[in-house]
Amino acid sequence: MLSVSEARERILQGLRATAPEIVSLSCAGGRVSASPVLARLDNPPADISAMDGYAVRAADLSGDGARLRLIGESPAGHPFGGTVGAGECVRIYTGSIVPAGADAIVLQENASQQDDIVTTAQVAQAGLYVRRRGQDFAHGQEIIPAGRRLDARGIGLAAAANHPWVSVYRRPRVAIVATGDELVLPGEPMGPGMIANSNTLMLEAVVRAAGAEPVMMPIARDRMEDLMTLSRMVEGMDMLVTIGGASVGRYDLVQEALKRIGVEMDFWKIAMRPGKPLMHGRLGGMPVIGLPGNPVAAFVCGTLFVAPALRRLMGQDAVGPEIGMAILGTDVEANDRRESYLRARLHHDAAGQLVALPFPQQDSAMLQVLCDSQALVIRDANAPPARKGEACRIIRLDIP
Ligand SMILES: Nc1nc2c(c(=O)[nH]1)N[C@H]1C(S)=C(S)[C@@H](COP(=O)(O)OP(=O)(O)OC[C@H]3O[C@@H](n4cnc5c(N)ncnc54)[C@H](O)[C@@H]3O)O[C@H]1N2
Ligand code: MOO
Repeated sequence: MLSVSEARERILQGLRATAPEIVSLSCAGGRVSASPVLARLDNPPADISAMDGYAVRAADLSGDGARLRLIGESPAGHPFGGTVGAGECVRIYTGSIVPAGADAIVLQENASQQDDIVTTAQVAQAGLYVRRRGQDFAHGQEIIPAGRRLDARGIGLAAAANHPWVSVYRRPRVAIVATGDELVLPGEPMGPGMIANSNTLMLEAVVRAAGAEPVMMPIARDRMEDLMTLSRMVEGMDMLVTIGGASVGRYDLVQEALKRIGVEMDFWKIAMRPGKPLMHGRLGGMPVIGLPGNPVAAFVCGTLFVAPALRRLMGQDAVGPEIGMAILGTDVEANDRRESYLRARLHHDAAGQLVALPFPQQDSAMLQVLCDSQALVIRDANAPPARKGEACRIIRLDIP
């Protein structure tokens, strides 16, 4: 059976970013820049005061006290048009343009003003409290490279560089199809043997968190005719995700149905717990991922395979999942040949170390345990027993 990392490599192999589109900055959060963003101006656009006070000529100041003549003011947005000459100053505010002739700012707390005379014993180097034109970035400078995921900071930077729009890769559209005769939508009446379809909504959230666009399809029943409707669900999609029917039971028909609609299967079953019956194939170039039906397996495979593939389609190079370190809060047994992802709580011990405490129950149908976990502890295939206090690798679930 394939290892987890081999499986992810196979899923990512050859995946290319979607086509770029221009979006308003207010819609760009979580998207990936499709071309470099170049500054459309210098920032600051001129020498700007960093403080409220007086724009002065540093050479006029003296520790014995200086008397300066106030010749005007320079409120933000209304620059002072004149020039500060020897022995003169201009009232200035944070964000105002420093007038010609001035080269430093005296804080208003360090000066006193009587009519048009300002006295101060403050001394200053030229440049004190002056933000130089272009010190943040210069006109034409590349401020954001292509392939960078835009967060609040990137959006702020692009906006400061006077961009209302930005070129980003289109959100991949992902068809999500749950399969199973036992499923009803949450809130619907429950007949005998029925369960609420939790996986579709859970995967919808995983897809959205990755920045892609989930498209919710009707539940496919455990009959080949019904599953064949998958062929109509993939139109206009960038990925197909099925959930359930992946195992070996008589009604686990998804793989056969996928083959019949033309999916070229790449692999089925990997050395992983939970998530063994994971499937991957391609329909044309489109990735098709068949998730196991057990909800924890569906979530873990969503996190380890679907989300990274979506990040790649969205144009990201680093697709995760990000691996962190912690120490074990308890002894754990030797592992078998399936790499395991144990649901665990996290806390900091008295020494400030991050401790991961796996839950005693690791059944792959236990959503309560999954929801109360802050991390997955990774246990390598065939790992020997590990003791409390030993280092372990984790995937955090509690930080986006
Ligand atoms: N004889 C074997 N049995 C099983 C094996 C095996 O190797 N040999 N593998 C087990 C593993 S591991 C997993 S994981 C499951 C995967 O099964 P399927 O992908 O075929 O999923 P289903 O049988 O359809 O469902 C499993 C379980 O999950 C519930 N489920 C399914 N879909 C949803 C949904 N959308 N929302 C909520 N819950 C869902 C379903 O009712 C079942 O309880 O197979 C093992 N069996
Ligand atoms: O993937 Mo299954 O959940 O290992 O039980």
